[in-house]
Amino acid sequence: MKELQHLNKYFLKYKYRIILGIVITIVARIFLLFTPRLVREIFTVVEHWNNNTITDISVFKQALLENILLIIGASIVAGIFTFLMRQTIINVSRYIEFDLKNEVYQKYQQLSLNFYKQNRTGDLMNRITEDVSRVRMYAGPAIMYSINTITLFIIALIYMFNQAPKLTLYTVLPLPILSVAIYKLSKEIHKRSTVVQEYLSKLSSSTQETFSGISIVKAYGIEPQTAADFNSLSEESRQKQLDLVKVRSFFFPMMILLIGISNLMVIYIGGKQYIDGEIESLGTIAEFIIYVNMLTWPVATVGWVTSIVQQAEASQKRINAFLKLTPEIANKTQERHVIEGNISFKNVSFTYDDTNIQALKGVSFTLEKGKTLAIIGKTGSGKSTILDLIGRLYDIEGGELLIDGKPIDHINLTDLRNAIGYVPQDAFLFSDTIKNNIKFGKEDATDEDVITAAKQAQVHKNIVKFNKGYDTVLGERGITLSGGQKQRVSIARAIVKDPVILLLDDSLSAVDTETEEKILKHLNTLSKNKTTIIVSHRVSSAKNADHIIVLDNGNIIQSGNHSSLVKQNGYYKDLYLKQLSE
Ligand SMILES: Nc1ncnc2c1ncn2[C@@H]1O[C@H](COP(=O)(O)OP(=O)(O)OP(=O)(O)O)[C@@H](O)[C@H]1O
Repeated sequence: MKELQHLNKYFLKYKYRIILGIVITIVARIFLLFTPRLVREIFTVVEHWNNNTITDISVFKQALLENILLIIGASIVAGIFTFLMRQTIINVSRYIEFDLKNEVYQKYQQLSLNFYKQNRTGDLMNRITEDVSRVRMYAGPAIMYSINTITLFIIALIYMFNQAPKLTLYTVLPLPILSVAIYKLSKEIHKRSTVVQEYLSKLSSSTQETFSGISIVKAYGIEPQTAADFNSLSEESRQKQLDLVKVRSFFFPMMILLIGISNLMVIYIGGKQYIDGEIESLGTIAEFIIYVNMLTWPVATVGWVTSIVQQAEASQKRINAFLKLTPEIANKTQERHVIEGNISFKNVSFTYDDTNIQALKGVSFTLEKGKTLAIIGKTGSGKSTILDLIGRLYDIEGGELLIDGKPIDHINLTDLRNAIGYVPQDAFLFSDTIKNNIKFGKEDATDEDVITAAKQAQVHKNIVKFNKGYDTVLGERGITLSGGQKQRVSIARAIVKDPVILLLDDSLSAVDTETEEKILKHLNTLSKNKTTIIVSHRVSSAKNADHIIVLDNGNIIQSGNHSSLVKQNGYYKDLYLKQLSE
């Protein structure tokens, strides 16, 4: 229960609803427990009629009618309160589920990229869905059934002991056996359903992957192979489902068996006691049979609840493991900063933790606000890493990275990120309209702003050709757009933000040189007062930059501007001549 203490703050938050729920549960049980006693009353009235203690038929009828009406009344009240019981306690569990999901989600958002590399997406999804659902079962049903069982048991036992103590002992004897049996069964069911869940997620992730890569699957004609893989996986999944169904099928027969045994004991022991004159009325036997049936389900839930609590504890442990993590990239200052856009790298080095690859080895350059830097270099030379460090997606390992003369980690992280417009290498678009994808850069952008940005990114003409124009909904990862269109929508998203620092990571690679030229021309005007960094493999993207650096294996091997670099022998000149001839 140590891990579940995390939920105490939520219980405190909803304490009034919970207290109300407990009171309602108790009231519901009290009314429910009127029935057995009223049934006994009816039996007694009938017995009195039989042995002529009551002789007047109207008195007899009156007594029967009163008891029947009381049973109906008590059942209606119990029903209403049972409805309210679920409406309060189960609702609280839904509120807690909602809060916990948000808490985990907020945490995910704070954690750095390294965290995402170390944990599989499926695992992250599972903790926020499956695990939170299991914890909800503890926060709602487990608590509700526990209060239910305790109330019902205490009140019923008091009534039963008052009525027939010996019979009570015999009646409740099989109940703990039922509880233990249900506990064991619930554990087995849980074990098997976890396996079923694993298979279901394997099935869905494999299907998802196949459909995402459907063009490759079709192009290589490997449909039979993927179908066979799917078939064998679903075959295994089916077997696991059947294993689960088998244990589940035991649940109700076992309940019925144990209820039957308890009923028989009541009838046998109660009957003997009646014959021996130890109990006065047959009504007591009828009353006890109703008690047994009423108590069986709550007793069974003791086992079930125990297993729910154990599962919730395990799930909360997994959730807590993430909640306890401190983000590697922390905002160290609450002081607000107006970023001007001066960037300075002084002997910066950086190694990726997971691969141990040293991506930057003492890189130094200075970029004044409003100026443009182009970074050229072979693939894997560290170009994107420089941009990631400016966005503080990672912290540098050695040297100094200064923004407006201040170490980057002394700058308010929100202000830094708000000042940056980043166009990544792999243009990621959300499954939303084109307009919203562009507005993502600036929530309060007007339609006009969106159109202007799209025009500057040379994608407006393409967008208006779609039937729904800017309201065209993009599929998963924007599949309805071509690579170049996606890149340009992504550029429009950065333009609309009107950032102080604009970072373009090879974001013109999929557009033709003519369109590239147009976009760069617009960017030139737009970036007059913006600090711009353009990462590219093309000299055409770099040639107008104020400063150009050439990276190789994490080192700057050349720097200058276009005219000085084409005069030097080296990578830049070779690339220039090669691309010129192309
Ligand atoms: N997230 C990462 N985790 C681990 N290693 C990484 C990661 N990103 C890049 N690397 C490694 O760091 C080195 C530099 O990568 P980087 O992406 O900065 O190169 P790049 O010059 O931008 O390459 P490209 O032109 O192909 O985009 C490469 O060897 C790469 O394998």
